[in-house]
Formats: sequence, structure tokens, C-alpha cells
Amino acid sequence: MSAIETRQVHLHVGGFQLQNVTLSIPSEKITAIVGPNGSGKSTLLQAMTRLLTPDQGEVFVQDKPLQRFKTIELARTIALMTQSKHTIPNLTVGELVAYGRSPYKRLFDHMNQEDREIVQWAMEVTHTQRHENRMFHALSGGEQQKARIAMALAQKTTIILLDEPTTFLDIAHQLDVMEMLVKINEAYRITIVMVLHDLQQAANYCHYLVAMKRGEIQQTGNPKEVITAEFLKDIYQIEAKVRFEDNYVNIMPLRKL
Ligand SMILES: Nc1ncnc2c1ncn2[C@@H]1O[C@H](COP(=O)(O)OP(=O)(O)OP(=O)(O)O)[C@@H](O)[C@H]1O
Repeated sequence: MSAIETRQVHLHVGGFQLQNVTLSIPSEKITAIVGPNGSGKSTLLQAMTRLLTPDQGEVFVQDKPLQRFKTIELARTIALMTQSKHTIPNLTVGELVAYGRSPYKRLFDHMNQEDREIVQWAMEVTHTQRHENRMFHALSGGEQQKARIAMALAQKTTIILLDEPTTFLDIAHQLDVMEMLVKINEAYRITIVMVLHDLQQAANYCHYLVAMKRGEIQQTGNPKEVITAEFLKDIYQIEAKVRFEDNYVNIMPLRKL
């Protein structure tokens, strides 16, 4: 069973169009969506979470048509971490992570023991417990990313989508976040789909790659096989060397073509 499947999806936003997007995101794996700026990666994530509705074609989540999901059922199945942190209100980390429990609560319901345990678990997994009582907006970029991942985990979904989780982080925090996501995937079998600009991260941490260009899927497959010098030329119009060192993919961009 694929976690998410799109079949011949066409979707326009403004003058932009996703065209004939057919793909299958493998369950319990880590998938990277890559492609140049403006190629439609975020639009695709929005189509997968029903924030945007295709003009044509269908999206399936765990084999069920997306439009048949009740809102609450979808929120218990897929968590989405968008790029924007500016919409997060003034909350402590503990309060933010507790927001992840919303799909399980009715308005004005209090957190029960199970909710509290799940919130503690999500903070433990992401090492954010020590920030529980600090204000989210006072944290560093790396700490904020981990707190947002904790909120997604507290939603207790089987699928987590992340839009550029490592952008704006220093190299140590980038590795920290990627290693954390790998551990979450391995320990809890959560399907992870993330938009990435760093192709080395895509190659070295992800099991599956979806490459987009101008609203279309260009290539899919094992990132270690897909990312070649030819691929970088086709997708990004750059000349680059791609080398393997101890099974680690090393990409050396040389020049724009
Ligand atoms: N609401 C909207 N109205 C008009 N155009 C939009 C809207 N949302 C996205 N677009 C356009 O659609 C195109 C694809 O945008 P999208 O954000 O999906 O690309 P992306 O691959 O995620 O880009 P980036 O890597 O720069 O984040 C862009 O040209 C963008 O300007």
C-alpha cells in the first residue's frame, strides 16, 4: 500500500499548473521532493493535504480517496509542517506541542492523561523537553524546528509532511534534524515526506526521491541512483560532479549551464 498516491493530477494556482502528476509515496519510508524554486513542490504538498483541490485527477491517502476523508480523520492521518513559522501564536513550547492533540479534542476539552503522555513523548523524542516552558518565538531556529516536529508527532499520525525542514539551519542543526527524522521513521514507522533543496541530504537520508520541474514530475526512484550529473543538468541546468565516498553521495556543483 502506498501512503499517498496521486493519479494524473492537474491543478492550477494563478498562472502556475501542476501537470499530470502521477506518483506513489511509499509507506513507512522517507521521501524527498526536490526541484528548482517554483517547480510546484509546496503546491504538491498542499494537494496531498487537501489545502488545494485538483482540477482533474485524484489523490489517495492509504488507498482511500482524499475527498472522502472527514477533516478530523485527515488530521489524525497526516501532519503537515509548512515553511511558515510566523503564523504561530505566542505560546510556550509545551503549549505548542499540545496543539498537536487538537484533532483528538472537542472545543474546550481539557487534555487528559493520555494527551499529556503523548505531548511528553513528542518532546522527549525531539529533545525539546528542556524548552517546555520557554516561549516558542524566543528559541533559536534549530530549536523551533524541533518544537514544530514535536507538535507534528503529538498529532499521532502515520504520515508527516515537512516543507523544507532544514532551510535556514546551520550545518550541525541540519544534520541534527535529519538524523532525528531518520530515527522517528525507523522507530515509529512513520512515513515522512519532505521538500528539500539540499540534494546531498535527499541522497543520503531519504529512501525515495520525487524530482519536479515546471509543475511536472521528472523522475522518481532511489535517490542514490537518480541523482547523477545528467540529472543535475536536466533538472537544474548545472554542471556538477557526483561521487560516492563510503556510500555517501557527494555533489560538487561546478557551473551554471
Ligand atoms: N496562491 C497562489 N497564487 C498564485 N500563484 C501561486 C500561488 N501559490 C503558488 N503559486 C505559484 O506557483 C508556482 C509554484 O509554487 P510552489 O510554492 O509550489 O513552488 P516550490 O517548488 O515549492 O518553490 P520553492 O522551492 O521556491 O519554495 C510558483 O511560481 C508560485 O509563484
